[in-house]
Amino acid sequence: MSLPDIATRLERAASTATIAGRSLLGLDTNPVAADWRHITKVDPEGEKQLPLCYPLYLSHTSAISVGGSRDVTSENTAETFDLLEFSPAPAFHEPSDATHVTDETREQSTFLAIPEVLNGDSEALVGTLGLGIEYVKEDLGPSMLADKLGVSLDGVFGDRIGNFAAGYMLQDAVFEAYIIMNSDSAAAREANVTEDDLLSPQVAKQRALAAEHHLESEVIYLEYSGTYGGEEAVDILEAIDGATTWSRLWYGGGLDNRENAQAVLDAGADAVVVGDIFHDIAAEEAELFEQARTEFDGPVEVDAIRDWIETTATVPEMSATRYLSTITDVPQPETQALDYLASGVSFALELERIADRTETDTQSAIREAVEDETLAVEADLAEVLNGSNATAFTNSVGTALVADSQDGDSDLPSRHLGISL
Ligand SMILES: CC(C)=CCC/C(C)=C/CC/C(C)=C/CC/C(C)=C/COP(=O)(O)OP(=O)(O)O
Ligand SMILES: O=P(O)(O)OC[C@@H](O)CO
Repeated sequence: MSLPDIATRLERAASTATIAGRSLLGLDTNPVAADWRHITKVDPEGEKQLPLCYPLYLSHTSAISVGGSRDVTSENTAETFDLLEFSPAPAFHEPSDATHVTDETREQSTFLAIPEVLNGDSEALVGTLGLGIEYVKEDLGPSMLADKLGVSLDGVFGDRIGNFAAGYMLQDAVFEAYIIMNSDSAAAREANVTEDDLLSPQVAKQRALAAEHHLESEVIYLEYSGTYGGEEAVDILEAIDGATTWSRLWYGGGLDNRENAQAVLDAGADAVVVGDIFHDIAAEEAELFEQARTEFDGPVEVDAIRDWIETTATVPEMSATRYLSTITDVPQPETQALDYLASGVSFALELERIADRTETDTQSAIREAVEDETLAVEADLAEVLNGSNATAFTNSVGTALVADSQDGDSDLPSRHLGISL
């Protein structure tokens, strides 16, 4: 038997074993964790910002998806991952274009999640993917290796390296088969999904079966981006959940309270994906801080800030409470939201005092001033970040915000945070 014959037989045997493992033995070989119930989608575009104490909020989510369909670049993606170094939950990369993927983002993300749209045009199913693979094979792969080895590779060897890089990246990637059901959304426009492409539960189930058995998509993603799908979404989830076994089933779009999150989980979603309501916390927190800086003059206890927020704002209706409500195992979202908002405002007020003292200092002098301060928020952060990470977080974020207020440079991109001093 020739070498190619042996390779063919081995490949066939391996794929038969895979199918038998999944279907006959019910083995869960899907690399996407089965116990993820809640994904927070963090968009790197400039207008979508993070609350100051984002590690506190993110300590309750299962994982973070970094990506978005508009105004995303490799730079703002890498900056978002820099901030998420301080996330208690793992972060993965969901690019909407292959050029958002760099050596840096590969190292910073747990895995690469590649969208494919089951009810859009062929561009959104395989076109962008083909373009992406070409980019990895011909540009990214060879340049990553050339950087590491210090020599540039071309000719037959360069081509093989490119093929290897593309194969390796895809082997490692997770595929998300999207069914986009809100035709009036950026994702729908991106994928050319129109009213005519919206699916009935029966057809959605058939496409999901094709995704599980033919595309081997690790995730089937029912997407209502920006709006809640209600009864229609529940019917589609029930139809897909009853038919598929190996792929994870995720729902995203318009979730902003416990009832709608619970409804889609009850309908069979393995996890809910939440985006807008998380970013909304940043603007709310910034507004509270603007009010607090005129309300409080001089050092103030966190308890006093908490009491003040309770009387100034309607906490049950705030985005912080709504976001935490979508995480069904957070027992008291409102109490938790009040604590986290108070931590954010307290941290910002303390940094404002440091900024007043250190006007026109260098970055290292600012860092020293932040390090010397005992910040009340550190104890809260120590509960969700391991080891010395809480101190590293307050020092890095604190230095960045103070330096930014003095138009100085900093290592961390503070423009992604809602608060500025
Ligand atoms: C091979 C490599 C390295 C990358 C491939 C990159 C690919 C194929 C990207 C596919 C992009 C695609 C088909 C996008 C369609 C639209 C979509 C599903 C977008 C995801 O939605 P969000 O970006 O989360 O939506 P919002 O911005 O509306 O929240
Ligand atoms: O922003 P929202 O509406 O929460 O949707 C989340 C996600 O499904 C978007 O891709």
